[in-house]
Amino acid sequence: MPHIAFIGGGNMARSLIGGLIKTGVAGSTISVAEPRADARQDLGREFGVACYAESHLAAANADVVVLAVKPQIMPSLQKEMREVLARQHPMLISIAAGVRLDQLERWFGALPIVRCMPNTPALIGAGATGLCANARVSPPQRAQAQHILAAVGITQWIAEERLMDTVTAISGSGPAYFFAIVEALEDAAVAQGMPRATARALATQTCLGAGRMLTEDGEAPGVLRQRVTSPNGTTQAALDSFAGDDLHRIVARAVAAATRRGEQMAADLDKSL
Ligand SMILES: NC(=O)C1=CN([C@@H]2O[C@H](COP(=O)(O)OP(=O)(O)OC[C@H]3O[C@@H](n4cnc5c(N)ncnc54)[C@H](OP(=O)(O)O)[C@@H]3O)[C@@H](O)[C@H]2O)C=CC1
Ligand SMILES: O=C(O)[C@@H]1CCC=N1
Repeated sequence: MPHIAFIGGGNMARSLIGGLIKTGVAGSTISVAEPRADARQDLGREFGVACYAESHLAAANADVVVLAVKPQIMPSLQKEMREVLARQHPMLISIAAGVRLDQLERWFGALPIVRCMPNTPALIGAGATGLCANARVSPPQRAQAQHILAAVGITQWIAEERLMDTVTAISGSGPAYFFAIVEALEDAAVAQGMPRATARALATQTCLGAGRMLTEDGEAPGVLRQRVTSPNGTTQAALDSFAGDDLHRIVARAVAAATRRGEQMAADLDKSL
């Protein structure tokens, strides 16, 4: 069993650890570095993992080190981690938005590194992760990285690293877009006089139903959309309204903004050093 160390025990680390434990990985093969004592206690109690206040202690025996801290924290880890990483030579897996493979190599050394982008539905095993590896990652290590992320959902390898910022803009941030649409549907129904609880139940279940049809039916979204759309019916009226407001352009602009923000976060890290 490979030993996996998580640096940062926040939301995303917790969901990955939970997913791994559910797939049968023993808690004794996982260690976590987390500054907050209450979070360390919770993680230890819930998953039986060893928790440390210092990153180098968590990584001491690790074959795989998952960097699960905020992007802005990442460079500050190098001082504490460099020595243990040089000794252990683990595979690094970074889940930080924006942070590029060349930056990770600069901070942490010439290691096998996988940059990936999961999303919060990982918490319920319904995540979507894009992964991208540097040339030092061997085929067994690629499989190992994929296995870790597949514990919480689907995985897709991304050949061109620049597209990792697109992954972030589509699936990393994407859950928030669907939550925003449900909020908007709810508000629209309330504005027409529907009780909020009813509106939320209807909008939420519709989101779930549409998502399940997308994943289980195997049809393209356009085909599923057409099946709802009776000629000259209610759906057509709503879709015409969306088209009038140029929904595709609105979505493309939002995705471009998120992509640019990922690139900018990495550029800011370059400047801060
Ligand atoms: N949230 C999301 O939807 C997604 C997030 N990501 C990426 O995942 C990463 C983590 O995000 P998320 O889990 O949401 O963030 P959290 O803030 O929940 O988790 C980060 C954790 O790291 C801890 N931490 C801070 N400094 C250190 C340190 N020096 N050593 C060890 N741990 C430290 C923080 O402690 P403290 O709170 O005390 O500072 C916190 O518990 C980010 O890089 C983000 O870009 C990727 C995909 C989706
Ligand atoms: O908003 C963010 O920056 C992070 C990355 C993807 C989801 N949340």
